[in-house]
Amino acid sequence: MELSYQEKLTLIKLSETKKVKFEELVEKTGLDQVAVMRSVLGLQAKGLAKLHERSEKVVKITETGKEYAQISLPEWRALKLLRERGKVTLDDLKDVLGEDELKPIVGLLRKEGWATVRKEDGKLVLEITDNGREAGERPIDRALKILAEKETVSLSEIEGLVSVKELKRRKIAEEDTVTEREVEITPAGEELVSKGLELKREVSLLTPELIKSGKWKEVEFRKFDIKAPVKRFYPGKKQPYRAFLDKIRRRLIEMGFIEMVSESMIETQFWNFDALFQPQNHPAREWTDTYQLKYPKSGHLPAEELVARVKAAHEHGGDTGSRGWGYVWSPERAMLLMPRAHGTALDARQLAKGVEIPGKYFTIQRVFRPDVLDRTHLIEFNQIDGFVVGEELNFRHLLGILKRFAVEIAGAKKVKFLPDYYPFTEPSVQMSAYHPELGWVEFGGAGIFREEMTKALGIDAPVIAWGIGIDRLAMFKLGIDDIRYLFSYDLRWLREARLVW
Ligand SMILES: N[C@@H](Cc1ccccc1)C(=O)O
Repeated sequence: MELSYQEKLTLIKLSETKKVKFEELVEKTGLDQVAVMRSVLGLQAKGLAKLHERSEKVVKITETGKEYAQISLPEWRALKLLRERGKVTLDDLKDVLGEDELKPIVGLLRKEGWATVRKEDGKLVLEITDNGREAGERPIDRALKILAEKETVSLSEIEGLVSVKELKRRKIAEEDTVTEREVEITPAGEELVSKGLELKREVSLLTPELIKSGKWKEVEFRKFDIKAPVKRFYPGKKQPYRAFLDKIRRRLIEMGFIEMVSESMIETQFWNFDALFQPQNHPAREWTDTYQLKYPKSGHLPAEELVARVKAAHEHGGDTGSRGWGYVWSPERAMLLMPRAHGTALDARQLAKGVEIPGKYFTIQRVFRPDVLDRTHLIEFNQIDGFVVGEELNFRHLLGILKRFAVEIAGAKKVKFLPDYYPFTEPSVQMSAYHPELGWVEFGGAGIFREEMTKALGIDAPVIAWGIGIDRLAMFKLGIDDIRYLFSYDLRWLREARLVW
């Protein structure tokens, strides 16, 4: 039979007394309570010891009770004064009683028959009685003495003197249950001890010292039962969705992408739409598809020269050979502020700032669009946007990159592209990835930025770009079927959500 060091020690100590109170056993072994309890349970499982538990109702003295034991109960303090003076007013009693002791004192003295009460000149006057003069120790005084001495007393002992209800009412004591534990050695346990147990200290922690000194060869290692049930432990961890986004960010950086960051979720229409060659009368620009900021309503436009080029592109195509949209472009309209509706706005900002050619950029953005909330729709969600710029890039590169993306990031097995339309790309595609459980999932759009857009922003090389909604993917990865859970503070979910990747 395999016994741990602690079990052996406990058993040996136990064999000295046969049956012993648990607390005493703890003292004898010199181990801590938890360790002894674990050993006792281990020994019990092996049939070497038996744990007897008995719970008992007890009465415990309170802090107030302790104070009374020192300065005596209020009725005794009052009686002492009465014995000295024969007659006192309620005011006189203030010297010996606390504020909250004053109110019940009249009732108490009367109940004991220690004083009579009457009104004199509108004042309550107490006068001592014969009973009061002769009064001696009552059962309650006796109970208080016992309680003060032992602190915890069995219910039966106290109830012989006074009701617990009375003690509770007077805040002298409280009821409680204590579990009395006794440990007994079994005949099998005794036999094992009589055969002799070798007590060798066990090591539960392998330290660098043990390794360096070579001592690890001599010591005995404590064995752990790795299958034993343990208490669930919930360490602090990143919000699951946040963790998911961070992993994607890491992946992209590993793939050589430069991250584009923004301090604000608020954008001017200029960057959200105009710089992307989205005409100001485009239907997706109406309030049904994006939000608007109420206050402040407008922000600032960037450098005049850039604004002029964007205006020219919209109105007549600028110097691209395109005819543009053919309307009068309004700077006021472009200044309007809105919560960013797509991450592509940051592409425009980056292109205008200047980019490395060739270069790869990405951003993970919270974006906002009006919708009806349900288990698959949110009004705010996250997109990964990105673009690759390079002299030689063409549509085939775009499809290749997107495919790699879907496989690497989404873990998709199959990818499908369908023709689509965006005002800022030509050609444009919509991509779907096949998921074994979700089927075909639409991930987002992509395309080659139109020259009307890139030229106005000062870029002369082809730029291939994409925007992917990642919430649905996150749902799948996190094993949830309600998108709202991505932002839920349901503690159970936050604790148990599976980690992705
Ligand atoms: N911004 C587009 C996606 C997209 C990005 C870049 C190029 C083409 C399309 C959307 O939100 O749907």
